Amino acid sequence: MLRLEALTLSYGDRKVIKDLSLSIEQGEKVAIVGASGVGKSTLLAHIYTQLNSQAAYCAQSQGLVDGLSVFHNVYMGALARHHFGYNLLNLIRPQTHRINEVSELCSALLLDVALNKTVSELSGGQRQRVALARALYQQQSTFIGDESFSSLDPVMAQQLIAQVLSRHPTVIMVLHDCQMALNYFDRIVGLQDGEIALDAPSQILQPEHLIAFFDRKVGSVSDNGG
Ligand SMILES: Nc1ncnc2c1ncn2[C@@H]1O[C@H](COP(=O)(O)OP(=O)(O)OP(=O)(O)O)[C@@H](O)[C@H]1O
Repeated sequence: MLRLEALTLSYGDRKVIKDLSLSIEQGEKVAIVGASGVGKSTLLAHIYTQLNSQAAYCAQSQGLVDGLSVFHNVYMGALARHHFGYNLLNLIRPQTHRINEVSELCSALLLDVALNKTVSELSGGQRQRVALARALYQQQSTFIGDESFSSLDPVMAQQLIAQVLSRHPTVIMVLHDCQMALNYFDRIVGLQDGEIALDAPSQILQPEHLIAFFDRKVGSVSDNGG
């Protein structure tokens, strides 16, 4: 499904991803781990450009439209699935079954807010769940997520990850929680200095194998990079 061969990604002269090769098959659940600044988001954004029309992407930046309601932001996930006129109708005067779909999705993500509330009024964790709902509402076979649960408490994060995994055959996700990566994902890819330093089935890994991918200090890559 995805083949990256000797991939190098740079910002200006600075190489962030270096000569990286990675294959991911349909049906895999892959956690990408690594210290802050190591290149996870850069890699994930590139993976999304490769899979584009087959994948839903929940980026770290969220990309919510602050002045619009929860419903409108979530409905945007469906824009590519419907005709322009149908979308316009639903954005102006939403159909009851679309409201029900969005409402059920928000409930499944434990997002208990009025659908007509503007997202600028929401907390960080609520905004994160709106962004997640919008990605799930794309109803793609592959989910690409970049720290989608970073501002949520661990119990809620586990429930949300279960929702993501049950709705997508293939999941590629950056995670900052070692135990969650081991418990929920089949395969762990660990990045260090823009290269793959670990690529193994989670069933053969213990938390101590992952310490290096969660403990390094911010800025360690920039000391070595490009
Ligand atoms: N638009 C950009 N222009 C220049 N440098 C960038 C840009 N985006 C990221 N970088 C740099 O590239 C490196 C990798 O960034 P990236 O966001 O991919 O790391 P990350 O592993 O996802 O980090 P974090 O876990 O903190 O989100 C960092 O040193 C970052 O400062």
